[in-house]
Amino acid sequence: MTMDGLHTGIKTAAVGSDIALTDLCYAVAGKSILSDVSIQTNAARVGIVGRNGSGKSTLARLIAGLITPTSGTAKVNGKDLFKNRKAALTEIGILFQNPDHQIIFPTVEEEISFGLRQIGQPKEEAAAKTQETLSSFGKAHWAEAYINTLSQGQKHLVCLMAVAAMAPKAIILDEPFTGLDIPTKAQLNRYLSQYRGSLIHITHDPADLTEYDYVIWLEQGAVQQTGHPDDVLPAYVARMNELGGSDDISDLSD
Ligand SMILES: Nc1ncnc2c1ncn2[C@@H]1O[C@H](COP(=O)(O)OP(=O)(O)OP(=O)(O)O)[C@@H](O)[C@H]1O
Repeated sequence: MTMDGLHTGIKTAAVGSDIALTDLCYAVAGKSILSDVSIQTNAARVGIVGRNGSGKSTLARLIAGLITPTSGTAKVNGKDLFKNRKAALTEIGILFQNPDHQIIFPTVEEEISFGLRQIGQPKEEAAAKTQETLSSFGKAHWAEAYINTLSQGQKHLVCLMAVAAMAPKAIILDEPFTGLDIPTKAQLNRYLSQYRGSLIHITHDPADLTEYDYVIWLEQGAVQQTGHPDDVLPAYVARMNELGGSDDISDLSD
């Protein structure tokens, strides 16, 4: 067992964060991007599905407190993370689609240590925690590796280790597996499935969410359906297949 919320082998029950979104609206320059989103869940595994541009990333950024709603409220474990950035660091970590947009340091150990320094760990403690995290993933030999020598899948794992080291109560995954080959995706999924905090996973692939507890389906900035994957995913897939037979890709927005 390790201290960073991930452990090898046996799965234990994950603890969900309490996510409370009330009448959430978000607009940019008068254009509505999300409207009247109200969701309450403490599920440990939350999926978010929806078409391109339906507002999934915006919803994730609102939950993480990276942006603030135009109206309504977004709270995680009772906290407004936009107003409380210090709490946000320990409440939620994010893995983005492109690790190159996330990684800032040249080596693996520097990248992992940085997040730990951000949450206030002294240099030596952060260095020790970095080594411990690398070892818990079986990657102690990666410490001094230069990020620019790593594959895309390996860079994703660096981001995951950096987030896991900080042991946030929840991790938001914003389509982190796009462009990865099947074994790499399966290996990253295996690490993630062992995370003992919440996962909030944005994906276009319903197969990613079959083991999840709760799914949010967004359509044009509004909630289309929420609930158990067994109920939401078949309806979502049926609708996506229906739309696949149409030609709305031709439509241009105003
Ligand atoms: N800061 C912004 N300024 C202008 N438009 C924005 C801004 N942020 C988001 N949008 C628009 O809001 C809509 C929803 O974007 P968002 O990235 O949340 O969708 P998404 O469901 O994550 O899409 P995708 O699956 O393609 O990643 C899009 O039309 C996007 O162009």
